[in-house]
Amino acid sequence: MRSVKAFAPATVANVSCGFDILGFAIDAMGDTVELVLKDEPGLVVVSIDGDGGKLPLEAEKNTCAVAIQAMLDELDSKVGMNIYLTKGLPLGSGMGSSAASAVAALAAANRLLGDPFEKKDLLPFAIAAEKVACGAGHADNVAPSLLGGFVLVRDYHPLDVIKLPVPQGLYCTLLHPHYELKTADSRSVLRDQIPMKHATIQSGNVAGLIAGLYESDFELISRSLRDVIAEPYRAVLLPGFYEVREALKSAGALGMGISGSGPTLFALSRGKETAEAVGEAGKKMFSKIGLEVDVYFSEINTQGAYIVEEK
Ligand SMILES: Nc1ncnc2c1ncn2[C@@H]1O[C@H](COP(=O)(O)OP(=O)(O)OP(=O)(O)O)[C@@H](O)[C@H]1O
Ligand SMILES: N[C@@H](CCO)C(=O)O
Repeated sequence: MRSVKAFAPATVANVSCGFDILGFAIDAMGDTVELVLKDEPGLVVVSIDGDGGKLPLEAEKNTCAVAIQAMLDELDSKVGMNIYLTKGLPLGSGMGSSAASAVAALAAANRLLGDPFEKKDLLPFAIAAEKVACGAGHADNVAPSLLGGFVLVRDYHPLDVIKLPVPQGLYCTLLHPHYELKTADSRSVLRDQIPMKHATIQSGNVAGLIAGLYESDFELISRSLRDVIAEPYRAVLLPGFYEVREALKSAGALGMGISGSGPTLFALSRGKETAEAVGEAGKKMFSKIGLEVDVYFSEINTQGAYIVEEK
């Protein structure tokens, strides 16, 4: 039977000031999905590796199957597929785990069906899957996982997604403390209303960050990595957040923030050496407050999802 295997990278959503509208992909890790065509209709999640048995095999709850089903519905197709998922990133970590599964599944399904969609047109199906996993159909993980690089989600209705430039020499450090924080829980602490002065500060920083990416202006990127909308409320869920922030900045990070909805923290640095020093400093500070962390370094992944193998 014909089969296709695809990979989709982990992602850092929000990038501090871009709550629900900015994200970038990282090279360090991601999910792999293999799809095998079936003779009869229906999507079956046959196996999931690397999740410690935590993820649902039911098609209506697994983001791989939910995303593919949305695509099949759009095509009015009854094609059946067996799904084999390999998780390459921790769950509930803030690195876009559910998004990577959905995007890898869509990339594989699209190829299996003869590429009926352009890559960008797969996004609505991935968003439908995020709604099931996180309770909100945000695109700031799925868009960079699919397209690679920094991505701006300018609008959701209709979807308007813009790929941004990646300055040479920009590195990401990720600090993943060993506990899980569900996206839905991390969204529940946010406010519905924000003061006008915060809206102004946040708009300035988003605009500054985007200008900094276009101009490869690291100082401007640094000044713009500041979030006054989500971070102050979410920081209370993250032990040691402010101490770690100081440590990362002292070690030379351009800026830092919560990766997606946490608990992973990200920092952006100019150059690999600084990114490594930032990782060391963060690890030390986390250890002082009694938390173990995994540290990852990565350039910004500019490729996004890709086909690994087809038979
Ligand atoms: N293939 C999957 N199918 C269904 N649920 C999944 C799948 N992969 C991950 N999840 C779950 O989705 C939920 C939402 O979180 P996810 O893991 O994407 O958030 P995250 O990795 O913390 O990233 P972020 O905060 O950047 O969204 C978690 O409870 C996780 O266990
Ligand atoms: N923008 C989303 C990303 C979650 O991955 C949030 O911050 O809730």
